[in-house]
Amino acid sequence: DETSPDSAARDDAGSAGTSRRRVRQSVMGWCFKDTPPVELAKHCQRIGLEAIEGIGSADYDAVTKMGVKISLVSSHGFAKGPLDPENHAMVEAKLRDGIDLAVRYGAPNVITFTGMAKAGISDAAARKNCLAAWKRVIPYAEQKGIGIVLEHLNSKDDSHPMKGHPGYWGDDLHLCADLVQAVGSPRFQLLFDIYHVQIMNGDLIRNVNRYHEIVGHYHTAGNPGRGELDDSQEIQYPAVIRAIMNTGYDGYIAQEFIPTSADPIASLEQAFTVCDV
Ligand SMILES: O=C(O)C(=O)CO
Repeated sequence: DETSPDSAARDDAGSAGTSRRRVRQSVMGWCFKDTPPVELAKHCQRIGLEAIEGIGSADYDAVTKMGVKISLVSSHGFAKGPLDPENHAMVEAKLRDGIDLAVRYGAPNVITFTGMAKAGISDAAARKNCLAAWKRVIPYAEQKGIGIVLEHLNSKDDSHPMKGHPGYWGDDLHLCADLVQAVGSPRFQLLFDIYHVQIMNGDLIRNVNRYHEIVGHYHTAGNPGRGELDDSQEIQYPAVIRAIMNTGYDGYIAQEFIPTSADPIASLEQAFTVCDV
């Protein structure tokens, strides 16, 4: 309800920076790598995106001082994950460091991944290893009031290093949801990347409705190709975003497409408008 006292209060609360809108949008910095983070943050303010993510922590001060928020803190990356005990010390240290950064900059979540499947580690062992590492970090996340979100990725698109991740173990939405449920903490949730889910599981709105209670963050991109959210790609974003909002979701939806146009910022603005339902 756009006219509720709550939404009016939210609009007022944004006067120091980007005003808070019904759909709280963010942008992934790596997709706009030719635009320095501070410049990207200025575009966020002008367009109406509340937050930014996927930038180096060295830029967090400058960006947050402008009033643009950090929606998600990076950690260990998707290749080396907790499914392999050899990575546990690194993964747990990076998640703890990410939690500290999230506290310092007021970010709600830190990202995690399963890692790439590895010869000699069965599915059962991968599951057990992931859960062991995450369960050791979760008490710290709970104590600090920060969420950890597990990203599901597609393993099908092998055309480009960032359009798909062949070999990624957590490539099934239902498997990742099971992992989240097995960790069993409100501070451990799913990162529902609409693009990756469309490729691996599809049925987007049904899956949003099925899993919304355990989703802590959403990502976007056009499919196929991870490009703009324009009408040459197959996902009907306004309907999907409306379905997400109808679940009562109050977190961030981050634009994570790889711009193909000559004007990436115009592409960001177009994606923002499509999702600003
Ligand atoms: O491909 C993605 O969505 C990733 O976030 C990998 O970092």
